[in-house]
Amino acid sequence: MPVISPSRLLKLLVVGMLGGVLLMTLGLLTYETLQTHQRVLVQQTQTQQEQLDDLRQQLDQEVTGLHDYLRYHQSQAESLLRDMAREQVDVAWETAMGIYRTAKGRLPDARIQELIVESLREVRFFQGRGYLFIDTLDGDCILLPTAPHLEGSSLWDNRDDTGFYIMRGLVDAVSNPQGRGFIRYRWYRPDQPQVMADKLAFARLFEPYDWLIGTGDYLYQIETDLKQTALERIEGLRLPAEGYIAVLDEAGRLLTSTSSPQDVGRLPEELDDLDQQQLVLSFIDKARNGGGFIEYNWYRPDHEGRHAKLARVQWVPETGWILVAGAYLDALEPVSTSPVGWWQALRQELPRLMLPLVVVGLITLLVALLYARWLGRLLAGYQQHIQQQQSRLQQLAELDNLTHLANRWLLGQKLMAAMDRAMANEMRLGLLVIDVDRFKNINDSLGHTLGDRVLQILALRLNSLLEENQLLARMGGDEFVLLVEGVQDNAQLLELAQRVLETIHQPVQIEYHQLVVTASIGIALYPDHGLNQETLFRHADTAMYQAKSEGRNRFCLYVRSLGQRVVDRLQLENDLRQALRLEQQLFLVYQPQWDLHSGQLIGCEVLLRWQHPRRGLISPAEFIPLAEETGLILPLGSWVLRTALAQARAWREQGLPSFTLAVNLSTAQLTADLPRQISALLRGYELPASLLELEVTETLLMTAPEEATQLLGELKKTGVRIALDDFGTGYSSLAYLSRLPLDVLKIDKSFVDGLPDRQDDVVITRLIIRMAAQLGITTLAEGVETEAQQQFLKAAGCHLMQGYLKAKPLQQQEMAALLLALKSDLS
Ligand SMILES: Nc1nc2c(ncn2[C@@H]2O[C@@H]3COP(=O)(O)O[C@H]4[C@@H](O)[C@H](n5cnc6c(=O)[nH]c(N)nc65)O[C@@H]4COP(=O)(O)O[C@H]3[C@H]2O)c(=O)[nH]1
Repeated sequence: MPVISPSRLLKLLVVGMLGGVLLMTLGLLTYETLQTHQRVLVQQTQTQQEQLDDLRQQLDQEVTGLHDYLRYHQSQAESLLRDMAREQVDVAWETAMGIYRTAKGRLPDARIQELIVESLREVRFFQGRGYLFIDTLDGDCILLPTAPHLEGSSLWDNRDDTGFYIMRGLVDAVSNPQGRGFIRYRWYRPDQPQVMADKLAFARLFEPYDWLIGTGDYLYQIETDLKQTALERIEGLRLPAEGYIAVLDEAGRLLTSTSSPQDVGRLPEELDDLDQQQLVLSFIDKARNGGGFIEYNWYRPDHEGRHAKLARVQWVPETGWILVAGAYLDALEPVSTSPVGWWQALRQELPRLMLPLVVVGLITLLVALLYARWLGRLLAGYQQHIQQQQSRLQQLAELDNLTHLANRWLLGQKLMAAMDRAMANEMRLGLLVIDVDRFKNINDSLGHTLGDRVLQILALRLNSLLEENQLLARMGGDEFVLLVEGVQDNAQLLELAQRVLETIHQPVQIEYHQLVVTASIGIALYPDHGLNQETLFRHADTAMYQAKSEGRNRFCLYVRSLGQRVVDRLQLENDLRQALRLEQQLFLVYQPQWDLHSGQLIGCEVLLRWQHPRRGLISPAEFIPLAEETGLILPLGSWVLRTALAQARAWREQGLPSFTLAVNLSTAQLTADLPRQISALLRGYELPASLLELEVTETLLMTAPEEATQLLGELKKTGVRIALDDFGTGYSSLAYLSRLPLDVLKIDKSFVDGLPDRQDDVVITRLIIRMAAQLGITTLAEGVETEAQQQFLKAAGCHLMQGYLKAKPLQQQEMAALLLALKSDLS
């Protein structure tokens, strides 16, 4: 996965959020667009439906209007005829009267009558059908333009096919005070001379000559006229959606059609197109069944194929007509379904949409920006945290956690670079491996926490010594390494090593403990002692072990022969392990201890011996420090205790006199569990605790005085005696002794050696003896080799002694023999 920098991540986030806002806005817009589209579609459907409804309504209205119109005109046919007939007759009467009044007195009546008749003869109306007739009140025909041959003859007895006397009816019609009136009768149809039809006539009395002037017309003809007028009006009608009105008669003959004028006058069966025949028949059927709407597909002028049509069909019983009002549905005003249509709708919607969109967009933008800012801060904090962690990790990787000195890894890096520089500049560099002496004791007695504090204090001290081109590192545990660049000569390094020793040797005050710590230093030089790190370190270590084996608290410069010593040391360690396992090479010797004043044997010091298979007898001074460094001292010390007590038990069982066994304890053996172990061993061998004396060295008191005091107190409680060995060689204050539960204070051989001649030793020995006496502690002088020493010690008040003067360390048989001799002496 690619690693993105926080700033880039932040940018991506902001861009992402802005993109999100944009997407959301676009989403809203798209949603609204779709909604609008949907609305537009619904609206269009509604509009189409409304248009259809409108069309239906219009067709309905049109047909209904026509229907009403036709019914009205049909109902008005007779009165219309009456009005027209009366009007024509009145005009003719006026004309006749005008002629009469004009000609009266100037022309004879016969001439006047002739003028009147001739003036009216040619009058025509009712589309040429109408004419005027004149009859006398006696029934004689004066004027009959359609049958002039009947003029002068009497029509008094003329009857229609119903038996009605027509002339008499006319005379009756004018025989009223108004001198005018209508009559109805039937007469031969002009188009069908054998068939009579209803006629309506109006006559008016023309008094000057007792004439009646009249006219009349067939009702059917006026109706036909009216129908014709209606048809003409219908032809002129224009309906929406390329609509038309067609009129069919009862038989289905097309009377008028704006869409199919060529078919006017044809009966259904005379139509060319079968579909058209069917259609006409369906119109007829619909009309006869109460009328209504019919939807069908039909040819549309100037268009390809058939198109949906809607027709309203209505039967008009008064005329016997079928009215058909139809229109093309797709000729309705088009309702837009194109994208442009909804885009326009959307554009109308947009202003309404914009405000919420802008508001939502701005709010989201604001939230996104605030969020990004918050995230930015979070990232910055996170980055800082990461940096801290990184520097912490780097510290962990490069620095020692406890002392904050360079660690092993960093030292390796620095050493490598320093070696390169040294090689380039033909310089030397020094490596000082500094190992704290007996640090394990400090840890064991003070605990690890205080042990760590000691290391921290030492690190601080050593660090303060550093000069330019020097690096101090902790290799772990109690080992430090000092890297020194630009070494001119060995003396420079040896001086530095001495300063280090002195610095470390300064008392360490931790809480209420005052410790004196020492270290051993091994020194190796580049390129003299090694050309690579490993060799250099190995040789510095060898030198350091050499310093340790030489008694610690010293430094040692590597020399090639040291290498062999290290090998020897390793070999010795292995041999010691083997010896411990086999338990055959190890044995104890016993050096008697005497009362200086009574000369009695009071006990013996148990001393360990190692009979090495190749190297012969090895001194404990040589292998005990090795055992302490390797931890073998614990099993070894335990073996010594067990063997010594077993021996004491054996002597006891042999009936030899009881005396004290003084067993040396290394500081490492002085654990909190030791009192319990001692008690268990004494119990195990059924020996009194007073028989055992434990010799501890001053080192124990130096490293952890409080703990030592406490532990010695615990040991004392078990009943054993405590002796302080090598007193005077260390740094224990005399005052401190008073706090220790000591039974015996052993004056070191180094003081005894100078007695009685060396003044220093004389003073110190006397001081020790006096002070111990004041504290009630028995003094024992060790390494007494001469009579003079013995005498001096005795005179100085020392209680006990051991040394070659009286006896060297003895084998157990020798010791037993000595005891036996003593026993017989006593007895
Ligand atoms: N020149 C001379 N030497 C005398 C004379 N009298 C005694 N010595 C020697 O002085 C040492 C006395 O023992 P140390 O001070 O406890 O010193 C002991 C003791 O600290 C340690 N050591 C011996 N055995 C043990 C043991 O079992 N456990 C422990 N922890 N240390 C032991 O090894 C040290 C050396 O022991 P050793 O070699 O046995 O050496 C012994 C002894 O043989 C004398 O008059 N002249």
